[in-house]
Amino acid sequence: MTDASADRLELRNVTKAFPGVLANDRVSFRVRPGELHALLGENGAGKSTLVKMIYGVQHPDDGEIVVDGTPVRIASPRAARAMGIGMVFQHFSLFEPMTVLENIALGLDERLSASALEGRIRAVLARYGLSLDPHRTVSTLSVGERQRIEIVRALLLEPRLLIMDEPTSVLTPQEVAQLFETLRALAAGGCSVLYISHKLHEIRVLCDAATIMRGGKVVGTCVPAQETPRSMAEMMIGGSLKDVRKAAAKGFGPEKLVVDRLTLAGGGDFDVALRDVSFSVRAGEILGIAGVAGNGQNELMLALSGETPVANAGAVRLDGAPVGTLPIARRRRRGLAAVPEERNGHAAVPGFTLAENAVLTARYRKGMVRHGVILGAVARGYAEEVIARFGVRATGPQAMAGALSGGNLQKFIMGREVLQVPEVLVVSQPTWGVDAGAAAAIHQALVDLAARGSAIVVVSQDLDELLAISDSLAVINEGRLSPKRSVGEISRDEIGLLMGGVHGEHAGGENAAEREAERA
Ligand SMILES: Nc1ncnc2c1ncn2[C@@H]1O[C@H](COP(=O)(O)OP(=O)(O)OP(=O)(O)O)[C@@H](O)[C@H]1O
Repeated sequence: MTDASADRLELRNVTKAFPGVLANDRVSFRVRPGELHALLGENGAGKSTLVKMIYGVQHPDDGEIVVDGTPVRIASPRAARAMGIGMVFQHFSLFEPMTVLENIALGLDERLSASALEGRIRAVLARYGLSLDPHRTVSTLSVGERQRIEIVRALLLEPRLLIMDEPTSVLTPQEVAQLFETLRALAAGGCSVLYISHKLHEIRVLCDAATIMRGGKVVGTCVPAQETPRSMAEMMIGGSLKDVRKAAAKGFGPEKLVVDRLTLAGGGDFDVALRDVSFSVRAGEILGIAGVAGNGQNELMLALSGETPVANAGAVRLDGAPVGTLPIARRRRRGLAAVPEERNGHAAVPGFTLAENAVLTARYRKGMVRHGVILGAVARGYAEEVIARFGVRATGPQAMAGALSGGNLQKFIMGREVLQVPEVLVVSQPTWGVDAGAAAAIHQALVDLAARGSAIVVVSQDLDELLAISDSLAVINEGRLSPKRSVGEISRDEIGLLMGGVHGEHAGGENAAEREAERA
């Protein structure tokens, strides 16, 4: 029996410990039916652990979870779904070669014929105004469409509580708007949403209520509409948020990184190739590359880092030397460090310790190898330094990367590269999943690194981030890069137009002049 007047969810003193960490310490709060409820907190505050217990992935050591007025034991995700609790994870579990329909069928608890399932999927899509073709193969879909599969999978259960863990970090602004419409429609129908995000401006417009956690405890609640992103960030960190300090205007040094007419053919039907991308970054300069995800950023990152070397060596030049055909390790030895967007498997190996992850990219610059042998003590020492200087919450250099909270792993990866003081640093989404306090610290570290003479390229979807730290900006759209402009000279509106692919007179700049010259 459900009690109609009850809260949809109530947590009573829920506690959960991992070796060496009290991840949730007597957590109590309530979520009303139809409420969009944000769970806020610094990296490692215990948010993911808490929602994993509500979804039956983990189990409390102590305390009570009450659903619709009834205390429950949630043995497994299947049991959670049977109680009307759905969850959309940050990382999708989809099989790329299979269709949308096949993927949804795999995750379903009940047996349904393909046609019955398709009918149910189409009904959900129509009800929430979502577009998704059940017969498309997953490998051809954008990130936003993939997330929609997970959402549809959860909605088919007609959930009464939907949990979302950082759902917008990989979405384009249009996809975010679409997601919010879906969530509002769900809430209007009585479904409660428990929403984890570090994007505080989004929380402000979406959520009715928020619970704030720090160090595993609930430290406050608020009504997001009555707060500012800054005030919420300050509640989370329990102190004041630091602004990025930039040194007084400085001249830049010589060109460190030059990309010269880099053109890449697209791999598949939907891959965006790079078309004639040219730019340069000088010592001391931070170049921000803005753009809606999926416009060639990944291809550019792979070509710059060396993860996919290019055919023309001269298309990427480091301190004047052609490096386009060199693989990652050889570019690193010449001083080019890169942080790819994908943490797991690309930037870090979850099953390795932090010390081992330090060896992966820092072994030469930090002297961790002698006569072909890895010096374990040096690696541990460096991992310890990264942990201390970047405020990584971890039990030590022997902690497994996979045991860190998402934001703490990101802090470790950024610290590992920045503290090597590379000649050139290329990073994608430097504050992905990182809380506001840590994001400010990462921004400051990048600005300080540039002040020491490194050349930095930052690829990000977050325009505020780029405007806060960059000296110059360029916009990538459909594989083309706009001419680079000084940050003081370009308006948000212009950037927005360039992101949408509008290349007017204004946006022409040097490249337009060059194209004219070529034509002549
Ligand atoms: N499987 C695990 N083994 C050991 N420690 C863990 C495990 N999962 C989480 N922890 C620890 O529990 C604490 C809380 O982590 P949790 O992932 O819940 O934080 P979070 O608030 O979701 O952080 P983020 O915003 O970075 O995702 C962290 O100190 C983390 O290292």
